[in-house]
Amino acid sequence: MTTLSPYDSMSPVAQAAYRAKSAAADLAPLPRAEKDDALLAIADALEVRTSEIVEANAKDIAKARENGTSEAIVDRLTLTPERVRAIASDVRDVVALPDPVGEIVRGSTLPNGIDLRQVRVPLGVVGIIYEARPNVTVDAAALCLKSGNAVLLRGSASAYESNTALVRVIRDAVGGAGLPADAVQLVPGESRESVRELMRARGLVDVLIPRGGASLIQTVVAESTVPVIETGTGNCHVYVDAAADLDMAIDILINSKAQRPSVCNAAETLLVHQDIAAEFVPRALDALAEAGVTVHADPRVLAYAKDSKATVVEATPEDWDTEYLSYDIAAAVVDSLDRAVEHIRLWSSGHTEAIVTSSQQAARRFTKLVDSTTVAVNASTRFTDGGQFGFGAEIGISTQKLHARGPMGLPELTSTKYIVTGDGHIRR
Ligand SMILES: NC(=O)C1=CN([C@@H]2O[C@H](COP(=O)(O)OP(=O)(O)OC[C@H]3O[C@@H](n4cnc5c(N)ncnc54)[C@H](OP(=O)(O)O)[C@@H]3O)[C@@H](O)[C@H]2O)C=CC1
Ligand SMILES: N[C@@H](CCC(=O)OP(=O)(O)O)C(=O)O
Repeated sequence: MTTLSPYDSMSPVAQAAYRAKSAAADLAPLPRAEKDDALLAIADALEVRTSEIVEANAKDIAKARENGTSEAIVDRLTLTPERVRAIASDVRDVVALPDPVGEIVRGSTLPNGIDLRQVRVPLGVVGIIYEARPNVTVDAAALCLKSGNAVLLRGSASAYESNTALVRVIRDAVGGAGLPADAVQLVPGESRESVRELMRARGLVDVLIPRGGASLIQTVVAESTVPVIETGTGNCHVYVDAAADLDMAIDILINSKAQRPSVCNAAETLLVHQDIAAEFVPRALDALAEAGVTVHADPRVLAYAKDSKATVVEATPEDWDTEYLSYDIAAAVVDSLDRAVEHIRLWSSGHTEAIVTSSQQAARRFTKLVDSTTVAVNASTRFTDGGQFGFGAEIGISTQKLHARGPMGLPELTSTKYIVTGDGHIRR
């Protein structure tokens, strides 16, 4: 009589999770050097096999263009040899970072002589559902491997060819370095049924990280039986205070909005203190026009638009709530710093807000009152990024408060456990 193992009756996604769980158990005790060797092998393989990756990516791009995808999204999807080199370099940055596993977070000797240590351990199997941005495939794999986790990658169907090629290269390198290839797997299937399967894989997947728009996040938060770390949309603000250096404010505004408008840390709303509005708003409108940005203006900004070459349209209430991810920005004049904070508290998605000011008092008040993952003082919103923060990369930017907040790097991919060492101690 043949007996079926539970594995045989599992769905393909659950089978992948099952294999990942076994790979995670193998990865957890590995020393740093073995994980770093695998990461270096990945970086080298990405460079050696660039043409295979770029060719696969071209198929996704052709399909995206056929489907009428916007150029901003096509840009996010695009891999060039130069971008693949940059991705490989990001992997080497992760190699250079310390291994979080085994780090002693807390340690003491208790009055009874017991030695108590809290040490970092991998989470286990990490599932990530993410947008059509193939560099995330490599960032997530590198961060998970280095932190001793196995990863199940569910990228957008629109990046399927690119992700398939990237994961093939990564798995070959991981296997070649003597680590279990199943530590990195692309979730089988392009339909959203695979997302549902991941959400039901409680016990096999330790944590699910949805990285994308509001619909994805709401679906996963509402339906997942696997614990979730939410990332969030980026309705980010730049507030130009009464005490701002206006040249600096222009630079920060343009960089925050236009350096890469399709990413979540790009600015979507400009707020200007009324005391400098007459001088600043016309300059800001010109600079935004030069950068090709359309301004969705409140009546007070609109009043300065008459002689401007900027494209300015009247803002509707929806504009304050909109993450454009394009060359558009909402703009308003506010009476005070506190009104700016009120506006941000009402409309922000809690991702990143910036203040431009020369006043330490204003900077302190803004940083204290604004409740977002990142508050930038005299710096662009675009800095909210794992690479820019020195974390090597990020697996996502958590906009929730539990377990992790902000760009999630290596320590955020770990949990802890306590090691209790006695000398025959018993509890009385
Ligand atoms: N805070 C952060 O870390 C980040 C935030 N973002 C935010 O993500 C958004 C951009 O992402 P976008 O391109 O819109 O990506 P989407 O949210 O459309 O898609 C992301 C992934 O989720 C899947 N998906 C989307 N909706 C659902 C759903 N209802 N049920 C199941 N699966 C779903 C997609 O599958 P498929 O495409 O195959 O259908 C894809 O794999 C922006 O709002 C940006 O700010 C982006 C990256 C980082
Ligand atoms: N890592 C990003 C920020 C977060 C991100 O990935 O944003 P998105 O392009 O919306 O997926 C960056 O600034 O490059």
